[in-house]
Amino acid sequence: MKSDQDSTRGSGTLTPTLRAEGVGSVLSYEHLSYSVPSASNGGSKLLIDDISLEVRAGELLAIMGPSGAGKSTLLDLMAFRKEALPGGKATLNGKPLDARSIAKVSCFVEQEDALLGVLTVRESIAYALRLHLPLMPRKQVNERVQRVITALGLQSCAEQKIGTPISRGISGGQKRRVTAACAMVTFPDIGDFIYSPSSECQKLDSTAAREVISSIRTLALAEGMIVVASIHQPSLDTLSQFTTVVFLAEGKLCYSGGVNELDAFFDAWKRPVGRFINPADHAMNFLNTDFNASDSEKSRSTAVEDFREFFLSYRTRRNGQQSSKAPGTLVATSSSDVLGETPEVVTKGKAGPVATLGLHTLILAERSVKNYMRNLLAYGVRAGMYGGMGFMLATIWIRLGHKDSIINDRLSVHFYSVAFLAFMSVAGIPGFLEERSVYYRESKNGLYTTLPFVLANTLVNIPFLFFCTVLFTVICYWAIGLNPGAAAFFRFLGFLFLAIFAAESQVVVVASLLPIFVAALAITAFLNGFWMSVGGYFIKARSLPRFWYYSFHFMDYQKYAFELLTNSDLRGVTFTCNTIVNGACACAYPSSTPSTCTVSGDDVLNYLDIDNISYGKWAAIVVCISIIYRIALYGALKLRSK
Ligand SMILES: Nc1ncnc2c1ncn2[C@@H]1O[C@H](COP(=O)(O)OP(=O)(O)OP(=O)(O)O)[C@@H](O)[C@H]1O
Repeated sequence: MKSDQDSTRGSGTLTPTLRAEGVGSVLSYEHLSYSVPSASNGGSKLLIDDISLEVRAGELLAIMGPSGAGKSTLLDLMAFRKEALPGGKATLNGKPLDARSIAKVSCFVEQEDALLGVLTVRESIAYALRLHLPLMPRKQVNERVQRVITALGLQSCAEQKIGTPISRGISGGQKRRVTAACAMVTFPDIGDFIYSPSSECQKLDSTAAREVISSIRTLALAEGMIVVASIHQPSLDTLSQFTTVVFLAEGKLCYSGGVNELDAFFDAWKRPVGRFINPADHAMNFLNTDFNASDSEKSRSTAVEDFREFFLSYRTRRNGQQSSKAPGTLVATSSSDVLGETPEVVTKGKAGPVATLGLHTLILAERSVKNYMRNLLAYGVRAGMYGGMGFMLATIWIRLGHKDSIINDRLSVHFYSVAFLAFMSVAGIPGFLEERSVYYRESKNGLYTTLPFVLANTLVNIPFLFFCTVLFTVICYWAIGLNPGAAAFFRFLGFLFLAIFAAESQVVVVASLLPIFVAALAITAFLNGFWMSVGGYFIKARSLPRFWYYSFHFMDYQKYAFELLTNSDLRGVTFTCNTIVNGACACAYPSSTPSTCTVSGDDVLNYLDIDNISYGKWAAIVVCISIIYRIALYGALKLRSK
């Protein structure tokens, strides 16, 4: 829990209920149960069965148990990431807690390492701190980041990149420590720290695991924090860093008490821990029934039941003996003492809500720009692809000229530019999915909300996509011989950019809802194919079946973009028609000037029913579609975070 000094320092970050809490706080959970619908019996399956726990400031609690015992589920319930069945309650010093209040005083380290591969270890941690305290002076940021790097033994890889599919970065264990560091660096403003190394502890060698837990323990004791960790197979050294331990089996509580009381517990049960045996391993021998020789589920459950029954009677006896002891004997210093910062410095790191939104947006945008610039695979290849497509058009549709026979080729340039460039927005999915996973880790830990993430993504998308559009247009526009006026060139650039931006906005919505690359790719490809079909190019709009015409045709950003490009290119242009032998003139499109044997671009637009468009209105519609997609992105991210 936060020290008193912390509470005053972190103004605006704690709810009034929690502000007054301080050293010696008690976090208590009563009757936590959780069930999921069961397909086998049509009822429900109890994953956590009536668990009550109490953790005090300065304690490190290890949750242990065999695989599938319910450790992660319990941790999720404690952090309000899952909703307990009615009857369960959580309190902090007797005052009820809810999802909002716990989020403000806690931090959760996910099982997955969601990090941006192109950032260095130091940058990753620094961004976490800057997002937490956006106004903190750079010098203080650097100093605190350095302390956390040292505390977690990351000095040797501090300047190394996390790693991408094409460049190997730090090891799995180091990644785990960076994830912990990103949470630890925000400690001085955080009360509880819920840490979930779970299986990842296996990624750390035993020395590193002990060091990580030990550095967390130092901070926890100094700041009166509570640390709860789900952990597998700790070494004796690592286990001894914890103050308390909980053993679960089949969703039930089988032991809760001090780590140093384990020996006494097993002695009392007449199953003493042997010499050189880790008490955690000893407990698991009774609780892990997966590999018991007996096939009978009943006899396996009996082993767990015996353990549990003895613990319940042991606890009753123990509680009776300890009832006279005063709780909360730990003394905590303030975090500022530990990290060498004055309370003012940290207060200054906080900003008002509007300023925070602006600062978060800027910091996230800055990080994204770094990601774009360094991530050659995700963004360099993508920009190169737009350039390559420009080159392809320039060399295949080269110098189309002004004969009526090439009018269709010219129309296809506009269709292809919009449809194919929009289609290739699927290449943005991997990069977005990486940023999305970092967003979830950070936003769940309260570093920022969804809005700045959406705004930053939008802000950074705009220049990147504009650059791609310029690259494509500059390479192919003049080589094809499109409308030579400067105004027409800039309109082509602008309208094509709007289409690509709308396509990108659509992609990020799909990838937010379906964060699996192959699935998002398939759905986006389908959508783009669908928009191509109802856009009015393959089948003229007036010939479309009425349902498609009156519904999706008018929602299709590709339709508006195609009509904009075509109008901008053909208006005012004249094409010469082929003459036939007897002197009569025949044009590919109905001509309003047969006497001169020409057909104007306006005649073509008129024939296609796309001559009455307003540049301003059509462009505004594409912008509106993009805005709707961006709002949907916000909604999709919020929806998925539930
Ligand atoms: N949504 C769900 N539907 C059905 N069963 C579930 C669901 N979530 C979890 N379970 C089951 O609940 C049990 C507890 O899962 P949980 O992930 O909490 O276990 P754990 O102790 O963390 O396991 P591990 O150590 O292997 O990660 C497991 O048997 C799991 O299969």
